[in-house]
Amino acid sequence: MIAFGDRLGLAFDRFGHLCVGIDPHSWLLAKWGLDDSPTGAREFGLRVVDAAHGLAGIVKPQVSFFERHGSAGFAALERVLAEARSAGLVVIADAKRGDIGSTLDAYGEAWLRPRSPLEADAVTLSPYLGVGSLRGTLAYAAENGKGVFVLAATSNPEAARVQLARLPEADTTVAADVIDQLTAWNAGQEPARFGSAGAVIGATIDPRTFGIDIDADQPHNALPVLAPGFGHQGADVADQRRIFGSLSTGLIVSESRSILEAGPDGLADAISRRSEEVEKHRG
Ligand SMILES: O=c1ccn([C@@H]2O[C@H](COP(=O)(O)O)[C@@H](O)[C@H]2O)c(=O)[nH]1
Repeated sequence: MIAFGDRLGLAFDRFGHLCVGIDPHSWLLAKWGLDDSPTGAREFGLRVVDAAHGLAGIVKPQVSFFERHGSAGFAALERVLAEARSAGLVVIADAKRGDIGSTLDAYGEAWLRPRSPLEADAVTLSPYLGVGSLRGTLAYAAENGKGVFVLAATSNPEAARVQLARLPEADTTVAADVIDQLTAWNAGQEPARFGSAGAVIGATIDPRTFGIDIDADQPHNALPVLAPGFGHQGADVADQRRIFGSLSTGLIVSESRSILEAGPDGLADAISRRSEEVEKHRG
């Protein structure tokens, strides 16, 4: 079994650091000439997978846009996940799950269990019930060659009030504490190029403001960083080094709308241009 962090490293080497979001918003479905239905969402997802194959290494289906269609939406998502994985893409299910540990274990099984109907390569998790509540799922992911991305400093402005809050017992913020706990967890695992526990850090924020260390060396089990906020939300890939510093090593540049609005016919070109742009600015 290949560790998630080594698979991620191979995807970076072959295709670069761009991650194409699969977000079938109703307005995008209309723009693509597809129905706002489970079938429309499935077709949308499959076309993104087809266009990304060979041009990008990572895709991130946004679960909510399938979930809003109910069980048929989940069936559509199952198909998109399966096709993306069999195309060799690293698939991050953006489901943002969080709960008490014993319940979260079931979410872990849903998204990360080999041969589960919703099997992905990684899933996004919320630490709002405490990073400790995620530990069982972190271990389950690592045992199965999977990854997780835990929300630390998200791209939306409303989040700062919670994520910038300071811990009473330590001179650190909630966001930096999440990163520190993930880094410590990765350090205790079998060595791989990247750890199986990654963080979500929005490209629209300044990690230093949150007390996040962007100068630390990233030797092995480096922290993978899923970074939404580029493109439509305003962050510029030209600034990736300045924003993320040494965390750029494991940076996953995630864009959805800015690529998807190219439409089905312009999609492959948009992915290819965006990927070149991302690599040009990695320095
Ligand atoms: O902090 C976060 C965490 C997740 N997201 C998700 O990423 C995409 C962003 O879409 P764009 O169209 O590129 O803005 C979307 O699925 C969000 O739910 C985020 O934006 N910020």
